[in-house]
Amino acid sequence: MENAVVIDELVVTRGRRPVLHGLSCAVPPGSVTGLLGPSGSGKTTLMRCVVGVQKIRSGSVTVLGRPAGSPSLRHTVGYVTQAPSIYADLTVRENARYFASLYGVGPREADRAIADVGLRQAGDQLVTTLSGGQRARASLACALISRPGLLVLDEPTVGQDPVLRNDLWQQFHALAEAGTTLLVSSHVMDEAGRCDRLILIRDGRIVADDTPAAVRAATGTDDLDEAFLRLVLARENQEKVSP
Ligand SMILES: Nc1ncnc2c1ncn2[C@@H]1O[C@H](COP(=O)(O)OP(=O)(O)OP(=O)(O)O)[C@@H](O)[C@H]1O
Repeated sequence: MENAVVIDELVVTRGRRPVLHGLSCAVPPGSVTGLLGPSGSGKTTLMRCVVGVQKIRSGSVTVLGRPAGSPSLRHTVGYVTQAPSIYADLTVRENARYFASLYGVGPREADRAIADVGLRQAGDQLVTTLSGGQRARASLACALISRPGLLVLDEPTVGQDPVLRNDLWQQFHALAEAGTTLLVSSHVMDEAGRCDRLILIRDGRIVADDTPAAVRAATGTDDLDEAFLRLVLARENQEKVSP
């Protein structure tokens, strides 16, 4: 099956500084791909390229067979940014129903999405009164309403308690099993093991693009944090030998 996202030799500059340096990778369909790397490594920039809101210098980003940002992808690609992008002066349910009406679906879909993210009890609460983690989940609910083919989630589990994080990861896998492709960023390596596939980046360059099992095997450790470190050190040593 064709990859859902194909990124080829992507170069991006932000504020005149190179941020992504000729990066190539792919996201297989119907799976959860983790985009992991330290803060400032370029995860958000890469996701912005995938959803088509980032100006690129060179290279290409193809999403579901079309250039990223194509108008025909608008209803097929869901994007949840780090900052919650819902209306603070509306309740959770009002937000969800508003987005449902924009997508041309009924209130039932809105209520389903609220329940899916565990916010049924908070449906009548104003967004301003929600905790940070609840706001993030309310944003996720709104992105789920249109049942997108590709869901791009920027650090969706930040600020969530361990039980909820677990629930969210279970939900990501349930969505993938139902055919959705998920690209999920995190800077917490202990989430890497929950992904079907990993794209590890550092300083705008790919460190690894493989399954967690293959990354473990290649680095000789079960600890993915340690594996990341070993891959980075191996690359630095290689650069010293052949700069
Ligand atoms: N609007 C901007 N103008 C200039 N530089 C930017 C801008 N946004 C991001 N950058 C720079 O681009 C680089 C990559 O940032 P990006 O937000 O993609 O990283 P990230 O891996 O998502 O980080 P985090 O995990 O902290 O969200 C950083 O060095 C950042 O300072």
